[in-house]
Amino acid sequence: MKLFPNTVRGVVSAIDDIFNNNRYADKVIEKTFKANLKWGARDRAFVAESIYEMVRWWRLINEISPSKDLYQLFGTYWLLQGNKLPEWREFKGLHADEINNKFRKIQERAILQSIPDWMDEMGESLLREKWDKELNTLNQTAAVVLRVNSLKVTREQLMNKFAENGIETYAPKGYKDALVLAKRQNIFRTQEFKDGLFEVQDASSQLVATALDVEPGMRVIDACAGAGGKSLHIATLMEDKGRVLSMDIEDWKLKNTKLRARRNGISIIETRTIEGNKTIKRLKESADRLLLDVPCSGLGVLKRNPDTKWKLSPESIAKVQVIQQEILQNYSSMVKKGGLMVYATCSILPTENQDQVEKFLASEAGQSFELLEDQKVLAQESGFDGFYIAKLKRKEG
Ligand SMILES: C[S@@+](CC[C@H](N)C(=O)[O-])C[C@H]1O[C@@H](n2cnc3c(N)ncnc32)[C@H](O)[C@@H]1O
Repeated sequence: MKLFPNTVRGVVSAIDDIFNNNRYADKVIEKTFKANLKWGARDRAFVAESIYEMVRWWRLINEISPSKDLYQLFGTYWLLQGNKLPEWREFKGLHADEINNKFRKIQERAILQSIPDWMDEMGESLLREKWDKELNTLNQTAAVVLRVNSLKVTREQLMNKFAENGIETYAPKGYKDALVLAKRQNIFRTQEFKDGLFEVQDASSQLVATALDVEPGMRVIDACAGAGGKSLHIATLMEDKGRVLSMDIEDWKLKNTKLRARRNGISIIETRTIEGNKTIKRLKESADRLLLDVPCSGLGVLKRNPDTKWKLSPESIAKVQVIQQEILQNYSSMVKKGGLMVYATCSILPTENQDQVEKFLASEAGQSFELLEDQKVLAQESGFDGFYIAKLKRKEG
């Protein structure tokens, strides 16, 4: 593949922004595209993929590159992918055989898999024999998965519409409404997206709303709704009948939920910003179903967000665990007696998952709950993101 100076410059300055200004990769990519409106689909694909892959392999690339110059780091990445470099002054001193020799000599897993040492140690101690393969899987590129909006279209109809426009998809087994793109491409520009026929949502994430066992007419609370991915799915499963209350502490995220609901043809979603415990107390025993899709480390979705590797720390994980338990303790009061509560994370760490549920069940607030079942979804087993989903019932008495 031929390299072009303007797109390589785009990649290099984005990497600078991500690592030196501590920005999120997806936001930087968005900004880079806006600043380069003349780029075609292939240019954009090259830039986005190179940025994500350089972020994913950042530690490994830095270990092998002869210098910390950003062009040299790009060149090292490019050679490691098995490509050839053009004779540009910026790539002087980079030779494929030397780079590959250095790569072959590396033995340490944390460097080879390009993660911080503390993360490798934590993963090994918590996931034991499953860690090695999980880490390997989490370093692969994520598939683009869609959730078909069954309020507007069937999976087969959407597949056919896409096929007519040359977009090939397949339906993964075991996920009723999921479609996977055969080739990564920007589908946000399609008419089907504008018409609200689908949302982009990983297949594992689609298991969360399903676990709530909702029915039309119910009152459901999604207490950490964010931009509403799961709320939309819940409302769809309820056939847009009943009520979904989408809450979050971040008002701006809920605004996004409203926009998406409109596009999806959903009318039953109401949003409410959480302003301390009084918001929660007012909703005591009001929900047939409660979703706690809590903030987490995001270690199950490293494929999608490789920059998480460099933004997390043991301290930030410990902090988020405190919030998770607080949410369980305080928010569980919103479920009616006999109702269901789902606790979910996009993490693979037991400390954020089953340990939190156990701790809750052993506490006073947890006495009125029982665990019905939980799913520990590992990326290596599912082929999609890593997730945890626990289904709890509030006892009748
Ligand atoms: C995993 S994300 C939710 C993703 C969302 N459910 C979706 O499907 O798109 C967790 C959310 O919890 C919110 N959050 C953090 N602390 C919270 C708290 N104490 N109460 C409620 N929401 C909180 C964050 O703002 C974030 O939007």
